[in-house]
Amino acid sequence: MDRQEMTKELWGNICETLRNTIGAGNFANWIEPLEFVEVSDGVAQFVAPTSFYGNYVTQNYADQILYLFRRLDVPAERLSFRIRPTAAAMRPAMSKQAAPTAPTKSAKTKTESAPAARSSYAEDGMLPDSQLDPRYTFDNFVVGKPNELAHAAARRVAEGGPVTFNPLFLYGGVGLGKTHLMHAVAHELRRRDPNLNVVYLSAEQFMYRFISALKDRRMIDFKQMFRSVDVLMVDDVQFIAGKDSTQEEFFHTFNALVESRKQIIISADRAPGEIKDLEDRIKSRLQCGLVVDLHPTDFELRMGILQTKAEMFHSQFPGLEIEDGVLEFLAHRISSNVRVLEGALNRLFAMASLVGKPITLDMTQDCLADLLKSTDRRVTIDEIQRAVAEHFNIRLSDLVGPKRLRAYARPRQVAMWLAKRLTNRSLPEIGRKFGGRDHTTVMHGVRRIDELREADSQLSDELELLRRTLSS
Ligand SMILES: Nc1ncnc2c1ncn2[C@@H]1O[C@H](COP(=O)(O)OP(=O)(O)OP(=O)(O)O)[C@@H](O)[C@H]1O
Repeated sequence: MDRQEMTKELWGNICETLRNTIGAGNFANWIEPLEFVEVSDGVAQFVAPTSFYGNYVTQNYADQILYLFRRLDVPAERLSFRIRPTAAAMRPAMSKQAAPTAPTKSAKTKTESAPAARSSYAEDGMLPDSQLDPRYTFDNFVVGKPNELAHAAARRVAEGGPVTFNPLFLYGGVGLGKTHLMHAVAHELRRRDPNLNVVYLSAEQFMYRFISALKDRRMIDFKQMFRSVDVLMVDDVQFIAGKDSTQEEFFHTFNALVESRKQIIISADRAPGEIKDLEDRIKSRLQCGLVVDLHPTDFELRMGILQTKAEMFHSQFPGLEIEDGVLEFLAHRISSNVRVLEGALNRLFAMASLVGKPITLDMTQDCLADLLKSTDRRVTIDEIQRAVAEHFNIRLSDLVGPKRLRAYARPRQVAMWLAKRLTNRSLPEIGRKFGGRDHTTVMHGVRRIDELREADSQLSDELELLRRTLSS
């Protein structure tokens, strides 16, 4: 085998694995256009269509590629890219038919979809093909109070037709569904009119494209490309804050599109006025249309999302049972964001299918111990006292007061036991919160409950119920 054949085989091997790990769509978009040259002095050398490819692959796939070389005993420490000379320095404006859409966020590639027809710009790396996540549709979006306005606005834009509010500005905390809604709008618009040029990209990608266009002296292409879109969606716009020349270019693109009545959808992690280091003129432009926020999820929405996702899992793993109460438990305990909630459910189903057992509450607590620990809430003694008084139907003043009647003494001991278990207060501190009792009284109460719960399963259930209510 000569050197050229060996090189080809080596890269062929790596490509096979890469295609499986990064998915066919990403592979076709980013790896296939590269030409592998050789590894020399620890540097794996490639020829790429544009510098943008080189930057993107370095950022997103370098670790995997280098690992695969090393696994084949080829010591590679870094990647380097030479740019393939292009025949045409400038291209004609992109036709609508061939218009590519929506690359996914570089930082959080979600799933791949098959690449569509490419334009000359796409081939040159100006705007890679659509990788809209096929799961992010309106059908899969669960609507509840916290997101109903954002959902309604997105639906309205997805109907197409004359632009009524421009831009639509969606904002909210991490993992609350901004990207999902934007992809859903893009899917719907394309379903209604496949020729519509819908472009979705993250603000970070906008910046990379802008920088490589500057470097490659292709600003005319860049401007033409962005001004020829019908709908532009820019995700996580807070990213361009403080990046002056990118902001400037974004501002011009934005104005040109608004002037020609093209729809723009922007997302950010906070309201336009609250994005630091964003020019005032951009802030005010962003506020010109409709600004809607996605509020943190509430219990009902989390339950809705969990039920929808659990049904999807059920269709994939029909044999898997999920015990009553597990979804409620998750919806109570994981309130940070939907991505974490989804991750928890994925983990549970993966574990259950591995061991071939139903998903029980015990399994959930074991399997998600790390996650649940980090979401553990700090409970206060006041909250404990209120919950216990309510549970035993006695007055708060009787719970902490001096009366020694059994009807008060037992709930008091229960509350002390919970205070010891759920807070990190010392026994004297707990005593003080119970009408200034001595720490030995608290210790006695805690011990008494420990003894009783061994023998009394009803009490044990009551304690568990109270513990769960207080931790949620
Ligand atoms: N209402 C919902 N119904 C169904 N799935 C949802 C909902 N909200 C969020 N998700 C899911 O949660 C995950 C995170 O959502 P998404 O990526 O859209 O959040 P984001 O607001 O863009 O977050 P980031 O701030 O990180 O960009 C996705 O898998 C999405 O499908």
